[in-house]
Amino acid sequence: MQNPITDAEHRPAAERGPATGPLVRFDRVNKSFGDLTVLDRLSFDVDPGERVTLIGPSGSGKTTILRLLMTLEHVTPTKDPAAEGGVIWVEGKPLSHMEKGNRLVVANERHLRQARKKIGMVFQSFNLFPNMRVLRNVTEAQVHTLGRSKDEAEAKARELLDLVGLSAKVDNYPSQLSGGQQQRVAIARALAMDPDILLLDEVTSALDPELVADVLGVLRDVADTTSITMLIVTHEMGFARDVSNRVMMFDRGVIVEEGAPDEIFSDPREARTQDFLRAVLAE
Ligand SMILES: Nc1ncnc2c1ncn2[C@@H]1O[C@H](COP(=O)(O)OP(=O)(O)OP(=O)(O)O)[C@@H](O)[C@H]1O
Repeated sequence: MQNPITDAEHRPAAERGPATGPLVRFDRVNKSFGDLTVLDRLSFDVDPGERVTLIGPSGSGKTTILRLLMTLEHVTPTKDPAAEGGVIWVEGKPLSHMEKGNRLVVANERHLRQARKKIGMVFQSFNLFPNMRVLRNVTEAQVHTLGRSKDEAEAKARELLDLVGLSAKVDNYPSQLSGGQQQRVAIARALAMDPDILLLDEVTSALDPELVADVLGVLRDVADTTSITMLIVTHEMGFARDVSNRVMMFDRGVIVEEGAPDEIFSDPREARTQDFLRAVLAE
């Protein structure tokens, strides 16, 4: 495997990156909003097929990590012109690079579109198109973004709506569905794009408690029956324990500790993790 960090010395940033290797690499990434430092030289890799859960107190930067991957946000250049890194890689390609004089250059729109196509995201708020029936909510982006035929997109949508238990609702509008059903449509919509990576951001936190289990059940099925890579932000620790193979505990934009779910949930080493888990479990 090429080493993107040492390669950085020798080749233009846009050409750097491992040909094979991690699906996602955060290499010493900074993110600030004004004076607020949200991510502080953050580095981690996610390999293909991994299920990684991000936990940590409110404001620790978890959603920001997902939004950076979706290119809804961009990294913040470091103030030190000699500092290296500060780059997010998706499948070995950087989403941005630094030019001399500390100027951040975001990858061109075609490249970002390619990167976004590899990633599906399900949000806390379901974000369905209210004026489209369920079936069309799941076919629309397949046709417009992936260029699939209407028939092909519909076949895929029906298959996925069946998987999430909503075959009977294809002709309904989102407003005619419960929150849990809407979220299951959103999951089907994300999967319809055949993403390599699925980002889940507190997908059950807007739901009434009795609807949470259905949505988590669907996601458990997805985890069991596919090899899709997942980055999960959740307060549902039972779900995190069952589904993920790595848990990263964040606080103030750095990883406090990480490990297998059993290690982190049963035997956390760091006081900040212990305090966080105690608080979440008491909720
Ligand atoms: N667009 C923005 N402008 C200004 N500040 C922002 C913006 N987005 C996020 N922040 C701030 O960045 C910090 C990290 O936010 P983020 O949503 O990543 O945290 P989080 O760990 O996901 O928290 P939570 O568990 O509450 O969702 C917070 O203090 C938040 O207020």
